[in-house]
Amino acid sequence: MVATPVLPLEPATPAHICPFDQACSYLEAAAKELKLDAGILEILSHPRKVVTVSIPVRLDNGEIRVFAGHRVQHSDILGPYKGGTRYHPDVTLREVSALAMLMTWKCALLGIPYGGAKGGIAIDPKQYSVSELERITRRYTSELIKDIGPSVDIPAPDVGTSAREMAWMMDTYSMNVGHAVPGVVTGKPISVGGSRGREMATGRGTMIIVREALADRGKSLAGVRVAIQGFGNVGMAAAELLHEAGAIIIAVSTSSGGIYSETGLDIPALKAYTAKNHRSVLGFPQTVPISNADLLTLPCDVLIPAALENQITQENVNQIQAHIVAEAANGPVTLEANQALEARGVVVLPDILANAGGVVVSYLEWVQGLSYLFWDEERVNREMENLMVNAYRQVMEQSQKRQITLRLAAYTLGVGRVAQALSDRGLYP
Ligand SMILES: NC(=O)C1=CN([C@@H]2O[C@H](COP(=O)(O)OP(=O)(O)OC[C@H]3O[C@@H](n4cnc5c(N)ncnc54)[C@H](O)[C@@H]3O)[C@@H](O)[C@H]2O)C=CC1
Ligand SMILES: O=C(O)CCC(=O)C(=O)O
Repeated sequence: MVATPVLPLEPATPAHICPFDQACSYLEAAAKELKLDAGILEILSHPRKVVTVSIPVRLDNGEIRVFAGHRVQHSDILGPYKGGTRYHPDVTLREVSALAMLMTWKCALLGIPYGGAKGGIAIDPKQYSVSELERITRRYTSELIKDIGPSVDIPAPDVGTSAREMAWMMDTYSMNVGHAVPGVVTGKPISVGGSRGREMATGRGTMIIVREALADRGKSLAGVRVAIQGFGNVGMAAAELLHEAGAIIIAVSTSSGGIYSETGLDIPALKAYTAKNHRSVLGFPQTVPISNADLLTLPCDVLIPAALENQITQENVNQIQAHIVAEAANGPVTLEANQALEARGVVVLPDILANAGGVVVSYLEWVQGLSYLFWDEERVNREMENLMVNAYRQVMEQSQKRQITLRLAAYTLGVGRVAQALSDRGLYP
């Protein structure tokens, strides 16, 4: 299904797999399974608010450049809008709209009291100095000042951003309103009210979901062979925690290419190496280089795409050899590829479950901030683990009860809860 164009979306090019159209197709499948009222489906197919801003910034060389920034607020039926902020050259309004919709279902599935949003700036952050990035982030935040807030919309990190950008956003928002407002963003540094455990949270959540899926098949993480695409915040944390649990990480990659080791990578040593090597994994001793495309088709037990959308497509799906695909990234498997994997019996652990650890700990950070109480890491991890395992079990039960795929099961749970709340609150007049 393609939603009627209420949104000022740029046209989708036929060659491009449009993430927003894909997100709408998943929503429609869930609505069909749930026999949702057509009016509810129509409401949920559109973001509630779309903000696009110009970000004029003076670069270090004196030149003025204007960047395009977006914030899409899909739904606040269950609570304040919530979702990350992406800095990447391919950011478009369609992509941000799709990611905002995913956030709505993800928060509902996990049972945390948020709606869904996402933001982004079309920029390659690697091309700019730290002070340029700070000016860009501060101007973007100022432009959004009326649209965000601790009970309105709470940004967090995503691709190309981290705790550093969240601290700048928090500071800019606070300067504008005249007092410190730590709750306006999550994923902040601990020094300004961040939570212990947030940095590792998305990767930890992925590890937990993979562990549970293996346990259901009578296996443990020990000795399982894993390939991970993307070695940023999420991929690196997942690699570290899986390695700690005894899994053998045979390959990882970044945008500059990947590395392979038949006997498994020493992840702590690799982490230290990338910190000194401009985040690239290339050249790590006793490994062979591997392309991002080849990494995806390696023989392995678990494949974890942890980079960007549309990595497993109709073109490469028949070469995928993993038995489990855990979507640490948002939307890494296209609609057609997902159908092909499921038809072959490959277990696809869907993004709105497999990468929910990040927003869960964002929620715990927000709760700690609002109550002025800060927990130790063990407590944060324990609370997160409970929410993740609980959601995993609900998805499994739903899948068995309705005889549907894990993705459709996760969607029916998330969409169903939002639809129920929408109808209980009363449909828009
Ligand atoms: N940061 C978070 O807490 C959360 C992130 N996610 C999702 O996880 C994914 C990764 O996000 P982060 O790790 O935060 O981003 P990041 O910016 O920290 O890392 C991204 C990684 O992907 C690599 N990469 C970029 N393009 C690539 C390509 N074409 N092929 C292979 N690798 C490529 C980069 O080099 C980098 O290693 C995204 O889909 C994001 O939406 C989902 C939930 C929460
Ligand atoms: O931590 C958050 O609030 C959002 C994380 C995010 O952007 C995501 O789950 O895709």
